[in-house]
Amino acid sequence: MLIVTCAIIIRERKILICQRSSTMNLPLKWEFPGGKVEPGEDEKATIVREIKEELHLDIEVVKRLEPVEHDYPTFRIRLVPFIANVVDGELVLEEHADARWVTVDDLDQYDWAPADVPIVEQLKADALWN
Ligand SMILES: Nc1nc2c([nH]c(=O)n2[C@@H]2O[C@H](COP(=O)(O)OP(=O)(O)OP(=O)(O)O)[C@@H](O)[C@H]2O)c(=O)[nH]1
Repeated sequence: MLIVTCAIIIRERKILICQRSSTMNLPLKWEFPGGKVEPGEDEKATIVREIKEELHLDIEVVKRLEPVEHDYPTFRIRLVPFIANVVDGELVLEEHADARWVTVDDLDQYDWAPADVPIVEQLKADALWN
């Protein structure tokens, strides 16, 4: 099972969503940015490291949400979401095709990576990010 962290980064009541590039796995799907936990690495350390590497943002984790498990045709993933705030940095896209700050009501308009769909539903239902 692949353990992947992702960040729901909130600023002024908007959430940062990112579009995978055409050369990545799941090309052009929208996701919450993040990446794989390395051997021996703490999940919180992973998400802070990945967001710095991919987006040049320094984040602080506010809360860990319930992980979601999903079976892709060739692998199984456990996606671990963290609510986070930006503490420093200017957004630079190192890997993604696009990134947008959107309201929770806008989340439905995007073509999400399948594993992220339950997280989107959770955000819409619970307003956990308030
Ligand atoms: N980062 C991220 N990956 C996701 C999400 N949803 C989802 O299914 N994935 C899948 O999780 C896997 C790992 O993501 P990734 O490719 O961003 O991880 P990484 O940066 O550590 O990988 P790399 O360094 O090998 O490129 C990919 O297969 C990706 O398609 C998500 O919301 N965020």
